Amino acid sequence: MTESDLPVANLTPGRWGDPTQAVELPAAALEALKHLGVRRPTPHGAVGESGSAAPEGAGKAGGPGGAGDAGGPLAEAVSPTTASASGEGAVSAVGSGAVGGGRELGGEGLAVLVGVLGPEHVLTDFESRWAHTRGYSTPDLLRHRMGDTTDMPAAVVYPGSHEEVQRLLGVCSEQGIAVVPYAGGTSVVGGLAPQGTAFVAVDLRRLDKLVEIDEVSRTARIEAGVRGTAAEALLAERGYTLGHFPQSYEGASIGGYAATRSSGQASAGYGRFDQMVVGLTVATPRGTIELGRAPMSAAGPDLRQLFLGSEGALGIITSVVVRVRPRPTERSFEGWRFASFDEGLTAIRRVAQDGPVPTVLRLSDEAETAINLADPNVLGGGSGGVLAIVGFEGARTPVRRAELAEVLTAAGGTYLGEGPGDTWRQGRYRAPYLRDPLLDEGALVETLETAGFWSTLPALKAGVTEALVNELTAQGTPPIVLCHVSHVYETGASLYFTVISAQTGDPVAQWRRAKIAANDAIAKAGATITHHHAVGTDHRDAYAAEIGPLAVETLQAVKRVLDPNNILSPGILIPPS
Ligand SMILES: Cc1cc2nc3c(=O)[nH]c(=O)nc-3n(C[C@H](O)[C@H](O)[C@H](O)COP(=O)(O)OP(=O)(O)OC[C@H]3O[C@@H](n4cnc5c(N)ncnc54)[C@H](O)[C@@H]3O)c2cc1C
Repeated sequence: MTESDLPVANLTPGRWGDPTQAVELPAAALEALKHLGVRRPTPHGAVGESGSAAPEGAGKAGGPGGAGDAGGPLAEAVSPTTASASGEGAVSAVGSGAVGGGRELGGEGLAVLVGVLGPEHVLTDFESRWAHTRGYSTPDLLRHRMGDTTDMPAAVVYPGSHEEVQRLLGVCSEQGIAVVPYAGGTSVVGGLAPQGTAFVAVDLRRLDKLVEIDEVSRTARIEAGVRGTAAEALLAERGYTLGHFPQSYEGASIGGYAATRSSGQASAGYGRFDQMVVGLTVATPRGTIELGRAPMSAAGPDLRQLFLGSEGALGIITSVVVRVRPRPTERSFEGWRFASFDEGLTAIRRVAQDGPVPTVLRLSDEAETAINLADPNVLGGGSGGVLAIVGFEGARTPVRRAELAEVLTAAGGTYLGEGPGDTWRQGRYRAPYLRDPLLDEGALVETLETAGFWSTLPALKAGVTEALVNELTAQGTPPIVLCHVSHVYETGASLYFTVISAQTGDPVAQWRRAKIAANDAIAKAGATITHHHAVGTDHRDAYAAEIGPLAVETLQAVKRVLDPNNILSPGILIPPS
Protein backbone atom coordinates (compact mmCIF):
# COMPACT_ATOMS: atom_id res chain seq x y z
CA MET A 1 0.00 0.00 0.00
CA THR A 2 1.38 3.40 -0.98
CA GLU A 3 -0.07 6.87 -0.59
CA SER A 4 -1.62 6.80 -4.05
CA ASP A 5 -3.72 3.77 -2.99
CA LEU A 6 -5.34 5.53 -0.02
CA PRO A 7 -8.97 6.40 -0.71
CA VAL A 8 -10.43 9.88 -0.30
CA ALA A 9 -11.92 9.82 3.20
CA ASN A 10 -15.36 11.23 3.91
CA LEU A 11 -14.58 13.25 6.99
CA THR A 12 -17.28 13.69 9.57
CA PRO A 13 -17.53 16.93 11.53
CA GLY A 14 -16.29 16.83 15.07
CA ARG A 15 -14.29 13.61 14.79
CA TRP A 16 -11.18 13.02 12.74
CA GLY A 17 -11.03 10.87 9.66
CA ASP A 18 -13.00 8.17 7.96
CA PRO A 19 -15.63 6.99 10.49
CA THR A 20 -15.24 3.40 9.31
CA GLN A 21 -11.61 3.54 10.49
CA ALA A 22 -12.34 4.78 14.03
CA VAL A 23 -10.11 3.23 16.70
CA GLU A 24 -10.64 2.20 20.31
CA LEU A 25 -8.10 2.94 22.99
CA PRO A 26 -6.10 -0.08 24.10
CA ALA A 27 -6.56 -1.20 27.71
CA ALA A 28 -3.01 -0.13 28.57
CA ALA A 29 -3.74 3.39 27.41
CA LEU A 30 -6.90 3.54 29.49
CA GLU A 31 -4.89 2.41 32.50
CA ALA A 32 -2.20 5.02 31.82
CA LEU A 33 -4.81 7.79 31.66
CA LYS A 34 -5.81 7.03 35.24
CA HIS A 35 -2.33 8.06 36.36
CA LEU A 36 -2.94 11.49 34.84
CA GLY A 37 -6.19 11.77 36.80
CA VAL A 38 -8.28 11.46 33.64
CA ARG A 39 -11.94 10.78 34.34
CA ARG A 40 -14.68 10.25 31.77
CA PRO A 41 -16.66 13.52 31.61
CA THR A 42 -20.37 13.54 32.24
CA PRO A 43 -22.38 14.17 29.07
CA HIS A 44 -22.55 17.82 28.15
CA GLY A 45 -25.57 19.81 29.06
CA ALA A 46 -26.05 23.22 27.54
CA VAL A 47 -22.35 23.99 27.64
CA GLY A 48 -21.69 25.62 24.27
CA GLU A 49 -20.77 29.28 24.19
CA SER A 50 -23.74 29.89 21.96
CA GLY A 51 -25.94 27.56 23.91
CA SER A 52 -27.02 26.16 20.60
CA ALA A 53 -27.11 22.84 19.00
CA ALA A 54 -25.43 20.20 16.97
CA PRO A 55 -27.47 18.66 14.21
CA GLU A 56 -27.92 15.03 13.44
CA GLY A 57 -26.40 13.70 10.26
CA ALA A 58 -24.06 16.56 9.50
CA GLY A 59 -21.25 15.35 7.28
CA LYS A 60 -18.03 17.14 6.40
CA ALA A 61 -18.49 15.65 2.99
CA GLY A 62 -21.82 17.40 2.50
CA GLY A 63 -21.86 18.72 -1.02
CA PRO A 64 -23.99 20.48 -3.53
CA GLY A 65 -27.32 18.87 -4.16
CA GLY A 66 -26.65 16.17 -1.59
CA ALA A 67 -26.65 15.65 2.08
CA GLY A 68 -23.49 15.10 4.02
CA ASP A 69 -22.47 11.74 5.28
CA ALA A 70 -24.52 10.08 7.85
CA GLY A 71 -23.51 11.95 10.94
CA GLY A 72 -20.56 11.32 13.14
CA PRO A 73 -21.15 10.26 16.69
CA LEU A 74 -23.14 13.14 18.04
CA ALA A 75 -24.68 11.38 20.96
CA GLU A 76 -23.67 14.14 23.31
CA ALA A 77 -25.25 16.90 21.29
CA VAL A 78 -27.86 18.97 22.99
CA SER A 79 -31.09 19.81 21.24
CA PRO A 80 -31.31 22.75 18.89
CA THR A 81 -32.05 26.14 20.28
CA THR A 82 -30.84 29.11 18.27
CA ALA A 83 -30.40 27.48 14.90
CA SER A 84 -32.75 25.50 12.77
CA ALA A 85 -31.77 21.89 12.47
CA SER A 86 -34.53 21.14 10.07
CA GLY A 87 -32.19 21.07 7.11
CA GLU A 88 -34.37 23.58 5.32
CA GLY A 89 -34.03 23.45 1.55
CA ALA A 90 -31.02 25.50 0.64
CA VAL A 91 -32.19 27.89 -1.91
CA SER A 92 -35.68 28.24 -0.58
CA ALA A 93 -33.97 30.43 2.00
CA VAL A 94 -33.36 33.09 -0.62
CA GLY A 95 -35.48 36.06 0.19
CA SER A 96 -35.63 35.27 3.86
CA GLY A 97 -31.93 35.48 4.61
CA ALA A 98 -29.77 32.91 6.37
CA VAL A 99 -28.37 32.86 9.84
CA GLY A 100 -24.77 31.91 10.43
CA GLY A 101 -23.50 31.61 13.96
CA GLY A 102 -26.23 33.99 15.03
CA ARG A 103 -25.24 36.48 12.30
CA GLU A 104 -27.45 37.01 9.31
CA LEU A 105 -26.78 37.21 5.60
CA GLY A 106 -29.71 39.04 3.99
CA GLY A 107 -31.97 37.53 1.36
CA GLU A 108 -30.56 40.00 -1.16
CA GLY A 109 -27.07 38.66 -0.50
CA LEU A 110 -28.21 35.10 -1.06
CA ALA A 111 -29.94 36.09 -4.28
CA VAL A 112 -26.65 37.52 -5.51
CA LEU A 113 -24.84 34.24 -4.80
CA VAL A 114 -27.55 32.27 -6.56
CA GLY A 115 -27.27 34.64 -9.51
CA VAL A 116 -23.62 33.68 -9.96
CA LEU A 117 -23.67 29.98 -9.10
CA GLY A 118 -27.24 28.78 -9.58
CA PRO A 119 -29.52 27.60 -6.78
CA GLU A 120 -28.07 24.09 -6.65
CA HIS A 121 -24.67 25.48 -5.64
CA VAL A 122 -25.80 27.73 -2.80
CA LEU A 123 -26.75 25.78 0.30
CA THR A 124 -28.18 27.21 3.49
CA ASP A 125 -29.48 24.10 5.19
CA PHE A 126 -28.23 23.51 8.68
CA GLU A 127 -26.36 20.28 7.94
CA SER A 128 -24.28 21.83 5.17
CA ARG A 129 -23.38 24.85 7.26
CA TRP A 130 -22.62 22.78 10.36
CA ALA A 131 -20.37 20.56 8.26
CA HIS A 132 -18.35 23.67 7.34
CA THR A 133 -18.07 25.01 10.88
CA ARG A 134 -14.47 25.36 12.06
CA GLY A 135 -11.80 22.67 11.54
CA TYR A 136 -10.07 19.97 13.56
CA SER A 137 -8.08 21.52 16.36
CA THR A 138 -8.86 20.10 19.79
CA PRO A 139 -10.83 23.24 20.76
CA ASP A 140 -12.75 22.83 17.48
CA LEU A 141 -13.58 19.22 18.34
CA LEU A 142 -14.56 20.12 21.90
CA ARG A 143 -16.77 22.97 20.75
CA HIS A 144 -18.34 20.67 18.23
CA ARG A 145 -19.18 18.21 20.99
CA MET A 146 -20.78 21.10 22.89
CA GLY A 147 -22.97 21.93 19.90
CA ASP A 148 -21.48 25.41 19.66
CA THR A 149 -22.76 26.98 16.44
CA THR A 150 -20.84 30.23 16.65
CA ASP A 151 -18.52 30.37 13.63
CA MET A 152 -21.10 28.62 11.45
CA PRO A 153 -21.26 30.05 7.93
CA ALA A 154 -24.51 31.63 6.78
CA ALA A 155 -24.28 29.72 3.51
CA VAL A 156 -22.00 27.30 1.69
CA VAL A 157 -21.34 27.85 -1.99
CA TYR A 158 -19.70 25.59 -4.56
CA PRO A 159 -18.14 27.40 -7.51
CA GLY A 160 -17.16 25.12 -10.40
CA SER A 161 -14.42 27.06 -12.18
CA HIS A 162 -11.89 29.84 -11.78
CA GLU A 163 -14.24 32.15 -13.66
CA GLU A 164 -17.06 31.42 -11.21
CA VAL A 165 -14.78 32.09 -8.24
CA GLN A 166 -13.72 35.34 -9.87
CA ARG A 167 -17.32 36.45 -10.50
CA LEU A 168 -18.32 35.38 -6.99
CA LEU A 169 -15.62 37.52 -5.40
CA GLY A 170 -16.59 40.46 -7.59
CA VAL A 171 -20.24 40.43 -6.48
CA CYS A 172 -19.40 39.61 -2.87
CA SER A 173 -17.08 42.60 -2.79
CA GLU A 174 -19.80 44.85 -4.23
CA GLN A 175 -22.32 43.59 -1.68
CA GLY A 176 -19.92 43.47 1.25
CA ILE A 177 -20.40 39.71 1.77
CA ALA A 178 -17.51 38.10 3.63
CA VAL A 179 -16.19 34.83 2.20
CA VAL A 180 -13.88 32.15 3.58
CA PRO A 181 -12.36 29.56 1.23
CA TYR A 182 -12.84 25.98 2.35
CA ALA A 183 -10.65 23.28 0.84
CA GLY A 184 -10.32 20.09 2.91
CA GLY A 185 -11.50 21.77 6.12
CA THR A 186 -8.62 20.36 8.20
CA SER A 187 -7.37 23.68 9.59
CA VAL A 188 -6.16 23.41 13.17
CA VAL A 189 -5.59 27.13 13.73
CA GLY A 190 -9.04 28.68 13.41
CA GLY A 191 -8.47 29.38 9.72
CA LEU A 192 -12.10 28.70 8.80
CA ALA A 193 -13.69 30.87 11.46
CA PRO A 194 -13.55 34.63 10.90
CA GLN A 195 -14.64 36.38 14.02
CA GLY A 196 -17.60 38.70 14.42
CA THR A 197 -19.07 38.59 10.93
CA ALA A 198 -21.60 36.66 8.89
CA PHE A 199 -19.74 34.85 6.12
CA VAL A 200 -20.10 32.44 3.26
CA ALA A 201 -17.94 29.31 3.09
CA VAL A 202 -16.60 28.86 -0.44
CA ASP A 203 -16.17 25.10 -0.77
CA LEU A 204 -13.75 24.39 -3.61
CA ARG A 205 -14.47 20.67 -4.11
CA ARG A 206 -15.81 21.19 -7.64
CA LEU A 207 -12.39 22.45 -8.72
CA ASP A 208 -11.33 18.84 -8.88
CA LYS A 209 -9.21 18.37 -11.97
CA LEU A 210 -5.69 17.48 -12.81
CA VAL A 211 -5.66 19.98 -15.66
CA GLU A 212 -2.42 19.04 -17.42
CA ILE A 213 0.98 17.45 -17.00
CA ASP A 214 4.09 18.76 -18.73
CA GLU A 215 6.16 15.59 -18.77
CA VAL A 216 9.23 17.33 -20.16
CA SER A 217 9.37 19.92 -17.39
CA ARG A 218 7.83 17.52 -14.85
CA THR A 219 5.11 19.92 -13.74
CA ALA A 220 1.38 19.47 -13.28
CA ARG A 221 -1.44 21.99 -12.99
CA ILE A 222 -3.88 20.84 -10.34
CA GLU A 223 -7.06 22.60 -9.26
CA ALA A 224 -7.43 23.76 -5.69
CA GLY A 225 -10.24 21.44 -4.66
CA VAL A 226 -8.41 18.19 -5.43
CA ARG A 227 -7.85 16.24 -2.22
CA GLY A 228 -4.27 15.16 -1.53
CA THR A 229 -5.24 11.51 -1.93
CA ALA A 230 -7.03 12.17 -5.21
CA ALA A 231 -4.07 14.17 -6.54
CA GLU A 232 -1.72 11.27 -5.84
CA ALA A 233 -4.07 8.80 -7.50
CA LEU A 234 -4.44 11.01 -10.59
CA LEU A 235 -0.68 11.54 -10.83
CA ALA A 236 0.00 7.84 -10.25
CA GLU A 237 -2.05 7.00 -13.37
CA ARG A 238 0.58 8.94 -15.31
CA GLY A 239 3.51 7.51 -13.37
CA TYR A 240 4.16 10.53 -11.11
CA THR A 241 3.95 11.53 -7.47
CA LEU A 242 3.74 14.85 -5.69
CA GLY A 243 5.32 13.47 -2.53
CA HIS A 244 3.31 15.65 -0.16
CA PHE A 245 2.06 13.56 2.75
CA PRO A 246 0.97 15.59 5.79
CA GLN A 247 -0.65 13.64 8.59
CA SER A 248 -3.95 15.17 7.44
CA TYR A 249 -3.40 13.61 4.00
CA GLU A 250 -6.76 11.83 4.08
CA GLY A 251 -8.62 15.13 4.32
CA ALA A 252 -6.59 18.10 3.12
CA SER A 253 -6.66 19.51 -0.41
CA ILE A 254 -4.26 21.11 -2.85
CA GLY A 255 -5.64 24.62 -2.30
CA GLY A 256 -5.33 24.23 1.47
CA TYR A 257 -1.75 23.00 1.17
CA ALA A 258 -0.86 26.09 -0.85
CA ALA A 259 -2.80 28.53 1.31
CA THR A 260 -1.15 27.26 4.50
CA ARG A 261 2.37 26.42 3.22
CA SER A 262 1.88 22.90 4.46
CA SER A 263 4.73 20.51 5.12
CA GLY A 264 4.46 16.76 4.60
CA GLN A 265 6.15 13.93 6.42
CA ALA A 266 8.48 13.31 3.50
CA SER A 267 9.57 16.94 3.37
CA ALA A 268 13.26 16.10 3.80
CA GLY A 269 13.21 14.51 0.35
CA TYR A 270 10.34 16.19 -1.49
CA GLY A 271 10.39 19.61 0.19
CA ARG A 272 7.55 21.63 1.71
CA PHE A 273 4.48 22.35 -0.40
CA ASP A 274 5.57 25.95 -1.00
CA GLN A 275 8.80 24.58 -2.48
CA MET A 276 6.80 22.37 -4.86
CA VAL A 277 4.69 25.19 -6.28
CA VAL A 278 6.11 26.83 -9.39
CA GLY A 279 3.01 28.70 -10.49
CA LEU A 280 -0.43 29.66 -9.26
CA THR A 281 -3.67 31.32 -10.29
CA VAL A 282 -5.46 33.50 -7.77
CA ALA A 283 -8.89 35.12 -7.93
CA THR A 284 -9.21 38.36 -5.98
CA PRO A 285 -12.06 40.85 -5.67
CA ARG A 286 -10.12 43.11 -8.07
CA GLY A 287 -9.32 40.48 -10.71
CA THR A 288 -7.12 37.50 -11.47
CA ILE A 289 -3.40 37.16 -10.80
CA GLU A 290 -1.33 34.54 -12.67
CA LEU A 291 2.18 33.88 -11.41
CA GLY A 292 5.01 31.56 -12.39
CA ARG A 293 6.35 31.93 -15.94
CA ALA A 294 9.56 30.14 -15.07
CA PRO A 295 10.75 27.98 -12.20
CA MET A 296 12.87 30.84 -10.89
CA SER A 297 13.14 34.45 -11.86
CA ALA A 298 14.99 37.60 -10.87
CA ALA A 299 12.07 39.77 -11.94
CA GLY A 300 11.45 41.50 -8.65
CA PRO A 301 10.25 39.87 -5.45
CA ASP A 302 8.73 36.41 -5.88
CA LEU A 303 5.04 37.24 -5.61
CA ARG A 304 4.14 33.55 -5.56
CA GLN A 305 5.34 33.63 -1.98
CA LEU A 306 2.89 36.41 -1.19
CA PHE A 307 -0.03 34.12 -1.97
CA LEU A 308 1.45 30.87 -0.67
CA GLY A 309 0.50 30.96 3.01
CA SER A 310 -2.02 33.78 2.54
CA GLU A 311 -4.83 31.66 4.09
CA GLY A 312 -7.61 33.15 2.01
CA ALA A 313 -6.92 36.71 3.16
CA LEU A 314 -5.55 37.96 -0.17
CA GLY A 315 -7.46 35.87 -2.69
CA ILE A 316 -8.67 32.39 -3.55
CA ILE A 317 -6.05 30.16 -5.16
CA THR A 318 -7.94 28.24 -7.84
CA SER A 319 -5.08 26.14 -9.23
CA VAL A 320 -1.37 25.59 -8.76
CA VAL A 321 1.40 24.32 -10.99
CA VAL A 322 3.52 21.93 -8.99
CA ARG A 323 6.67 20.06 -9.74
CA VAL A 324 6.13 16.31 -9.82
CA ARG A 325 8.53 13.38 -9.71
CA PRO A 326 8.43 9.87 -11.12
CA ARG A 327 6.76 7.43 -8.75
CA PRO A 328 9.39 5.70 -6.67
CA THR A 329 9.91 2.04 -7.33
CA GLU A 330 12.04 1.50 -4.25
CA ARG A 331 11.17 2.34 -0.66
CA SER A 332 12.63 1.53 2.69
CA PHE A 333 11.97 2.81 6.19
CA GLU A 334 14.21 1.95 9.09
CA GLY A 335 14.73 2.73 12.77
CA TRP A 336 17.85 4.03 14.51
CA ARG A 337 18.45 4.31 18.24
CA PHE A 338 20.39 7.10 19.91
CA ALA A 339 21.27 7.27 23.58
CA SER A 340 19.57 10.62 24.09
CA PHE A 341 17.59 13.28 22.25
CA ASP A 342 20.64 15.55 22.26
CA GLU A 343 22.78 12.86 20.66
CA GLY A 344 20.10 12.17 18.05
CA LEU A 345 19.70 15.89 17.37
CA THR A 346 23.40 16.24 16.63
CA ALA A 347 23.25 13.22 14.33
CA ILE A 348 20.28 14.40 12.27
CA ARG A 349 21.76 17.91 12.05
CA ARG A 350 24.87 16.41 10.48
CA VAL A 351 22.71 14.54 8.00
CA ALA A 352 20.60 17.62 7.17
CA GLN A 353 23.72 19.72 6.69
CA ASP A 354 26.17 17.35 5.04
CA GLY A 355 23.95 14.55 3.71
CA PRO A 356 23.07 12.14 2.39
CA VAL A 357 19.57 13.46 3.10
CA PRO A 358 16.87 10.77 3.11
CA THR A 359 13.23 11.29 2.14
CA VAL A 360 11.93 11.05 5.71
CA LEU A 361 13.94 12.00 8.78
CA ARG A 362 12.35 12.37 12.19
CA LEU A 363 13.53 12.01 15.75
CA SER A 364 11.37 11.33 18.81
CA ASP A 365 12.43 12.46 22.26
CA GLU A 366 12.64 10.09 25.22
CA ALA A 367 9.03 10.58 26.29
CA GLU A 368 7.59 10.13 22.82
CA THR A 369 9.79 7.11 22.17
CA ALA A 370 8.59 5.48 25.36
CA ILE A 371 4.90 6.25 24.93
CA ASN A 372 4.25 6.09 21.21
CA LEU A 373 6.33 3.01 20.70
CA ALA A 374 4.93 0.98 23.53
CA ASP A 375 6.65 -2.09 22.10
CA PRO A 376 9.48 -2.60 24.62
CA ASN A 377 11.62 -4.36 22.03
CA VAL A 378 11.67 -1.50 19.63
CA LEU A 379 14.88 -0.09 21.01
CA GLY A 380 16.52 -3.44 21.39
CA GLY A 381 15.56 -4.55 24.86
CA GLY A 382 13.98 -1.45 26.35
CA SER A 383 17.29 0.12 27.26
CA GLY A 384 16.03 3.68 26.97
CA GLY A 385 17.18 6.12 24.38
CA VAL A 386 15.34 7.69 21.49
CA LEU A 387 14.14 6.55 18.11
CA ALA A 388 14.89 8.11 14.74
CA ILE A 389 12.96 7.09 11.63
CA VAL A 390 14.81 7.26 8.35
CA GLY A 391 12.94 6.68 5.11
CA PHE A 392 14.17 6.42 1.55
CA GLU A 393 12.18 6.59 -1.65
CA GLY A 394 13.39 6.57 -5.21
CA ALA A 395 16.51 5.86 -7.11
CA ARG A 396 19.75 4.59 -5.57
CA THR A 397 17.97 3.67 -2.33
CA PRO A 398 20.46 0.92 -1.31
CA VAL A 399 23.45 3.15 -2.02
CA ARG A 400 22.03 6.12 -0.14
CA ARG A 401 21.05 3.86 2.76
CA ALA A 402 24.56 2.52 3.05
CA GLU A 403 26.10 6.00 2.93
CA LEU A 404 23.72 7.29 5.58
CA ALA A 405 24.27 4.25 7.80
CA GLU A 406 27.95 5.19 8.00
CA VAL A 407 27.11 8.75 9.05
CA LEU A 408 24.54 7.70 11.66
CA THR A 409 26.78 5.00 13.10
CA ALA A 410 29.63 7.46 13.43
CA ALA A 411 27.26 9.81 15.25
CA GLY A 412 26.44 7.13 17.85
CA GLY A 413 23.38 5.55 16.22
CA THR A 414 22.45 1.87 16.42
CA TYR A 415 20.63 0.32 13.49
CA LEU A 416 17.30 -1.24 14.54
CA GLY A 417 16.25 -2.69 11.22
CA GLU A 418 13.13 -2.01 9.17
CA GLY A 419 10.62 -3.08 11.84
CA PRO A 420 10.27 0.32 13.57
CA GLY A 421 10.30 2.10 10.21
CA ASP A 422 7.54 -0.05 8.78
CA THR A 423 5.51 0.28 11.98
CA TRP A 424 5.79 4.06 11.78
CA ARG A 425 4.96 4.10 8.08
CA GLN A 426 1.88 1.93 8.46
CA GLY A 427 0.61 3.83 11.50
CA ARG A 428 1.39 7.34 10.42
CA TYR A 429 -2.14 8.32 9.38
CA ARG A 430 -3.72 6.39 12.25
CA ALA A 431 -2.38 8.47 15.13
CA PRO A 432 -4.89 11.35 14.74
CA TYR A 433 -7.71 8.82 15.10
CA LEU A 434 -6.66 8.32 18.74
CA ARG A 435 -7.50 11.89 19.68
CA ASP A 436 -11.27 11.44 19.64
CA PRO A 437 -11.42 8.45 22.00
CA LEU A 438 -8.93 10.21 24.25
CA LEU A 439 -11.19 13.28 24.37
CA ASP A 440 -14.18 11.01 25.00
CA GLU A 441 -12.35 9.54 28.00
CA GLY A 442 -11.76 13.00 29.47
CA ALA A 443 -8.17 13.54 28.38
CA LEU A 444 -7.04 16.87 26.98
CA VAL A 445 -4.85 16.06 24.00
CA GLU A 446 -3.51 18.58 21.52
CA THR A 447 -0.44 19.25 19.41
CA LEU A 448 1.55 22.36 18.58
CA GLU A 449 4.60 22.99 16.49
CA THR A 450 7.31 25.54 15.90
CA ALA A 451 10.71 25.82 14.22
CA GLY A 452 14.05 27.40 14.95
CA PHE A 453 17.71 27.33 14.01
CA TRP A 454 19.72 24.31 15.17
CA SER A 455 21.57 26.35 17.78
CA THR A 456 18.29 27.36 19.44
CA LEU A 457 16.50 24.01 19.46
CA PRO A 458 17.55 22.60 22.86
CA ALA A 459 16.47 25.78 24.67
CA LEU A 460 13.31 25.99 22.58
CA LYS A 461 12.32 22.43 23.45
CA ALA A 462 13.05 22.94 27.14
CA GLY A 463 11.23 26.28 27.28
CA VAL A 464 8.04 25.07 25.59
CA THR A 465 7.95 21.88 27.65
CA GLU A 466 8.43 23.78 30.89
CA ALA A 467 5.76 26.33 29.99
CA LEU A 468 3.21 23.60 29.23
CA VAL A 469 4.05 21.60 32.35
CA ASN A 470 3.93 24.66 34.61
CA GLU A 471 0.70 26.05 33.22
CA LEU A 472 -1.22 22.77 33.18
CA THR A 473 0.11 21.75 36.58
CA ALA A 474 -1.03 25.11 37.96
CA GLN A 475 -4.49 24.27 36.64
CA GLY A 476 -4.39 21.01 38.60
CA THR A 477 -3.82 18.80 35.55
CA PRO A 478 -0.11 17.92 35.24
CA PRO A 479 0.55 16.85 31.66
CA ILE A 480 2.79 14.53 29.71
CA VAL A 481 4.61 16.46 26.98
CA LEU A 482 6.05 14.55 24.03
CA CYS A 483 8.23 16.03 21.32
CA HIS A 484 9.77 15.08 18.00
CA VAL A 485 11.76 16.75 15.26
CA SER A 486 9.38 16.60 12.32
CA HIS A 487 11.10 18.45 9.46
CA VAL A 488 14.77 19.26 8.91
CA TYR A 489 16.67 21.90 6.97
CA GLU A 490 20.34 22.76 6.65
CA THR A 491 19.97 25.59 9.13
CA GLY A 492 17.36 24.30 11.54
CA ALA A 493 14.34 22.11 12.16
CA SER A 494 10.79 22.05 13.43
CA LEU A 495 9.73 20.71 16.81
CA TYR A 496 6.33 19.08 17.19
CA PHE A 497 4.82 18.75 20.66
CA THR A 498 1.97 16.52 21.84
CA VAL A 499 0.37 17.34 25.18
CA ILE A 500 -1.83 15.00 27.22
CA SER A 501 -3.44 15.77 30.56
CA ALA A 502 -6.76 15.38 32.32
CA GLN A 503 -9.48 17.80 31.24
CA THR A 504 -10.73 20.42 33.64
CA GLY A 505 -14.41 21.39 33.63
CA ASP A 506 -13.68 23.88 30.83
CA PRO A 507 -11.13 22.20 28.55
CA VAL A 508 -11.36 24.91 25.87
CA ALA A 509 -10.26 27.59 28.34
CA GLN A 510 -7.78 25.13 29.88
CA TRP A 511 -6.03 24.63 26.53
CA ARG A 512 -6.21 28.34 25.65
CA ARG A 513 -4.18 29.15 28.76
CA ALA A 514 -1.68 26.37 28.06
CA LYS A 515 -1.30 27.51 24.46
CA ILE A 516 -0.67 31.10 25.51
CA ALA A 517 2.09 29.88 27.82
CA ALA A 518 3.62 27.81 25.00
CA ASN A 519 3.36 30.72 22.55
CA ASP A 520 5.16 32.98 25.02
CA ALA A 521 7.93 30.40 25.41
CA ILE A 522 8.28 30.13 21.62
CA ALA A 523 8.56 33.91 21.31
CA LYS A 524 11.07 34.04 24.16
CA ALA A 525 13.24 31.43 22.44
CA GLY A 526 13.21 33.48 19.22
CA ALA A 527 11.43 30.76 17.22
CA THR A 528 8.44 30.97 14.88
CA ILE A 529 4.87 30.64 16.05
CA THR A 530 4.19 27.99 13.42
CA HIS A 531 6.27 25.83 11.11
CA HIS A 532 3.38 24.28 9.14
CA HIS A 533 0.01 24.56 10.86
CA ALA A 534 -0.30 28.20 9.73
CA VAL A 535 -1.73 31.26 11.48
CA GLY A 536 -5.51 31.42 11.18
CA THR A 537 -7.08 33.29 14.07
CA ASP A 538 -5.37 31.27 16.81
CA HIS A 539 -1.86 32.51 15.97
CA ARG A 540 -2.75 35.87 14.49
CA ASP A 541 -1.64 38.07 17.35
CA ALA A 542 1.50 36.04 17.99
CA TYR A 543 2.30 36.22 14.27
CA ALA A 544 1.84 40.01 14.33
CA ALA A 545 4.22 40.24 17.27
CA GLU A 546 6.70 37.97 15.46
CA ILE A 547 6.92 40.07 12.29
CA GLY A 548 6.45 43.51 13.88
CA PRO A 549 4.11 46.45 13.21
CA LEU A 550 5.69 47.64 9.96
CA ALA A 551 5.45 44.19 8.39
CA VAL A 552 1.83 43.95 9.57
CA GLU A 553 1.10 47.31 7.94
CA THR A 554 2.68 46.06 4.73
CA LEU A 555 0.34 43.07 4.68
CA GLN A 556 -2.63 45.27 5.49
CA ALA A 557 -1.71 47.59 2.61
CA VAL A 558 -1.55 44.67 0.18
CA LYS A 559 -4.89 43.46 1.46
CA ARG A 560 -6.45 46.90 0.94
CA VAL A 561 -5.35 46.87 -2.70
CA LEU A 562 -6.61 43.37 -3.48
CA ASP A 563 -9.60 43.34 -1.17
CA PRO A 564 -10.74 46.95 -0.69
CA ASN A 565 -13.99 45.98 1.03
CA ASN A 566 -12.34 43.49 3.36
CA ILE A 567 -14.47 40.52 2.38
CA LEU A 568 -11.70 37.90 2.21
CA SER A 569 -11.44 35.92 5.44
CA PRO A 570 -11.67 38.99 7.67
CA GLY A 571 -9.59 38.70 10.80
CA ILE A 572 -7.83 35.53 9.65
CA LEU A 573 -4.02 35.82 9.34
CA ILE A 574 -3.93 39.63 8.99
CA PRO A 575 -5.03 41.80 11.93
CA PRO A 576 -7.70 44.36 10.97
CA SER A 577 -6.18 47.75 10.07
C1 LIG B 1 -4.97 15.39 12.11
C2 LIG B 1 -4.27 16.53 11.43
C3 LIG B 1 -2.96 16.39 11.03
C4 LIG B 1 -2.31 17.44 10.38
N1 LIG B 1 -1.05 17.26 9.94
C5 LIG B 1 -0.44 18.23 9.22
C6 LIG B 1 0.86 18.01 8.68
O1 LIG B 1 1.45 16.95 8.81
N2 LIG B 1 1.42 19.02 7.96
C7 LIG B 1 0.76 20.20 7.75
O2 LIG B 1 1.29 21.07 7.07
N3 LIG B 1 -0.46 20.44 8.28
C8 LIG B 1 -1.08 19.49 8.98
N4 LIG B 1 -2.34 19.70 9.48
C9 LIG B 1 -3.00 21.00 9.27
C10 LIG B 1 -3.85 21.07 7.96
O3 LIG B 1 -4.14 19.78 7.50
C11 LIG B 1 -3.08 21.83 6.91
O4 LIG B 1 -3.06 23.19 7.26
C12 LIG B 1 -3.66 21.69 5.50
O5 LIG B 1 -2.74 22.25 4.58
C13 LIG B 1 -4.99 22.37 5.34
O6 LIG B 1 -5.52 21.96 4.10
P1 LIG B 1 -7.07 21.93 3.85
O7 LIG B 1 -7.26 21.57 2.43
O8 LIG B 1 -7.76 21.10 4.83
O9 LIG B 1 -7.41 23.46 4.05
P2 LIG B 1 -8.58 24.16 4.87
O10 LIG B 1 -8.57 23.71 6.27
O11 LIG B 1 -9.86 24.04 4.13
O12 LIG B 1 -8.08 25.65 4.78
C14 LIG B 1 -6.94 26.09 5.47
C15 LIG B 1 -6.84 27.61 5.36
O13 LIG B 1 -6.56 27.99 4.02
C16 LIG B 1 -7.63 28.73 3.45
N5 LIG B 1 -7.79 28.21 2.10
C17 LIG B 1 -8.15 26.96 1.77
N6 LIG B 1 -8.14 26.82 0.44
C18 LIG B 1 -7.75 28.00 -0.08
C19 LIG B 1 -7.55 28.45 -1.39
N7 LIG B 1 -7.75 27.66 -2.44
N8 LIG B 1 -7.15 29.73 -1.58
C20 LIG B 1 -6.94 30.53 -0.52
N9 LIG B 1 -7.12 30.15 0.75
C21 LIG B 1 -7.52 28.89 0.97
C22 LIG B 1 -8.81 28.49 4.35
O14 LIG B 1 -9.73 29.54 4.33
C23 LIG B 1 -8.13 28.33 5.70
O15 LIG B 1 -7.80 29.56 6.25
C24 LIG B 1 -3.00 18.67 10.16
C25 LIG B 1 -4.34 18.79 10.57
C26 LIG B 1 -4.97 17.74 11.20
C27 LIG B 1 -6.40 17.89 11.60
